[in-house]
Amino acid sequence: MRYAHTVERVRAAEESLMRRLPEGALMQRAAAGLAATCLQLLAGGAERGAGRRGRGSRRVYGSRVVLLVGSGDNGGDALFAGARLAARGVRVTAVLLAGERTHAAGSAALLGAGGVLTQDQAAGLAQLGRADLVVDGIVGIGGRGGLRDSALPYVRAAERAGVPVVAVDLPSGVDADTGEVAGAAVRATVTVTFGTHKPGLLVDPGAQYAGVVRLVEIGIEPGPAAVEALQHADVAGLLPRPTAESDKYRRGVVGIAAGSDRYPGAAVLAVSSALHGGAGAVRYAGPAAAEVVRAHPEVLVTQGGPKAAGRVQAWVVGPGLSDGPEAERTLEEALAAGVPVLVDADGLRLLARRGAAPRAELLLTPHAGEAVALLAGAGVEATREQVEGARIGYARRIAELYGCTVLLKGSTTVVAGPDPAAPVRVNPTGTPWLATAGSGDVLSGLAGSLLAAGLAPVDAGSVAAYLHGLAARTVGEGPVTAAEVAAALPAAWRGVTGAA
Ligand SMILES: NC(=O)C1=CN([C@@H]2O[C@H](COP(=O)(O)OP(=O)(O)OC[C@H]3O[C@@H](n4cnc5c(N)ncnc54)[C@H](OP(=O)(O)O)[C@@H]3O)[C@@H](O)[C@H]2O)[C@@H](O)CC1
Ligand SMILES: Nc1ncnc2c1ncn2[C@@H]1O[C@H](COP(=O)(O)OP(=O)(O)O)[C@@H](O)[C@H]1O
Ligand SMILES: [K+]
Repeated sequence: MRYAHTVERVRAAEESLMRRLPEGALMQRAAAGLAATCLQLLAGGAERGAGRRGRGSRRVYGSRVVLLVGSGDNGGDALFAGARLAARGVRVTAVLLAGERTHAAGSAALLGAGGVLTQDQAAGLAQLGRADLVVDGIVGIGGRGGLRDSALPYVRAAERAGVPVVAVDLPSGVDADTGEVAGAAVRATVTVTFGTHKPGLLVDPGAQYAGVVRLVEIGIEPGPAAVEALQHADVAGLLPRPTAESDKYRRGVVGIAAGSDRYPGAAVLAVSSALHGGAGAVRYAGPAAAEVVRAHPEVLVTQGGPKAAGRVQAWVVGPGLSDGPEAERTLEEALAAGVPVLVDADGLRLLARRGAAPRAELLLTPHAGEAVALLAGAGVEATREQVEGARIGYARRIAELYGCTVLLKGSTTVVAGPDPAAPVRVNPTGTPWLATAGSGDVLSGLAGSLLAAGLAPVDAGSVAAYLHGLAARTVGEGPVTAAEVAAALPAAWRGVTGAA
């Protein structure tokens, strides 16, 4: 598991550790890690530079690095790292954005190592035009709001230079706790973050600005995480594995109530993905029964609603369900079954119309537009853009309002459970190629299968999102169809369990 902690926790852990260490020790640890990444990039990147010391050293010596330095310790880190680079023969110029308020010891260290400080805008911009690498030490976890106007000309010049940008702790302008970007932010090639990940580095839009994130351990122990991201080993540990005693019922039977005369395809996709998602059997209830059996003869079908379908361990209700009394009845019957229920797509709009009532057994899987409808159903106004800009907060909010688990889809999928003290899971495997019609139906079928196999809603949702992203990548870097993603799920599954 990868963990991310709030600024509040990082600060508390830093204070507690600093009391036990000599002054400046933590900053030196941070600066050493930061300088190591800069040297690696100057030497030709992690892959190309490794093992070719001679050539790498020549590229480092005499190369030009510009530090963008703000008023706080984030700038201090940049200055101390700059001093380390200067000691290796790098020509380092620090552009001071905050004049006299710059970290004094850091400035002295850089000057002592042969670096240059400037407060002159024209000189700073000229240096950026010649730089081989730029370090963003404008602001770190002390930042509030987006980048200030005074920093913009430098950030734009760094972008124009087209050289690697290394963000110190997090890209300036990204909110550390939420990933929100109010206005402009630095676009980093690599972010070197200290002590723990920050939530804003793992969730869009912030994650899009962070580039590759490297964690430098500095010894802090920040306690409970605010955000966590599954890795292969975690997923392998959560995936159900049949044993000698298993039969199809014990492995879990998932019911799919999806599709309509208008949208039979959603039913076929959700069923296909449920079949590939590890359930012992799949039951289908709805008007697309004929299409479903034609595509998947192993499915038990009924033309009626969930009540007519027989026993299942979890229901998936909503994809392609359409609107109207029949759809409403379908949702009612699934909710009345007394088993975990995943509600998606049209089911979410129907649920929102009923208003929010706490139901711990629900897993809701909205995209931003459906999230807006759910919020409205609970009397909260928000726009799609607001939801997309502050994904963690809105997923938590809906989970709290509906007293259940919420998987908010999109560029970063996040899963929040009903317990506000528990960490939110963010999915690290997503790919924008998944933004294709029907891909959400595939996610629902898979998550439903996992629910039926007995996974808790937060695990079912986050494991499904993980495999869904991997499956799309397994198909290849390029366009994928939803049906291809469903078909690639077993390969993604094997990739995870085989690697663990
Ligand atoms: N915690 C740890 O374990 C360790 C932390 N370390 C490092 O310390 C960093 C945190 O340092 P920090 O506390 O000095 O805050 P920091 O981010 O430099 O900003 C401070 C000043 O910026 C200003 N400012 C605010 N918003 C702004 C904006 N949008 N745009 C521009 N300026 C803005 C604001 O001043 P203002 O101008 O508002 O008076 C504020 O006072 C952390 O990220 C890490 O790099 C490591 O050294 C080792 C271990
Ligand atoms: N930009 C993106 N990056 C990564 N994944 C995305 C992106 N946009 C959408 N997705 C994923 O694609 C799927 C789309 O689901 P959904 O919006 O329900 O589409 P549909 O209704 O067509 O099935 C979700 O899993 C979502 O997380
Ligand atoms: K920064």
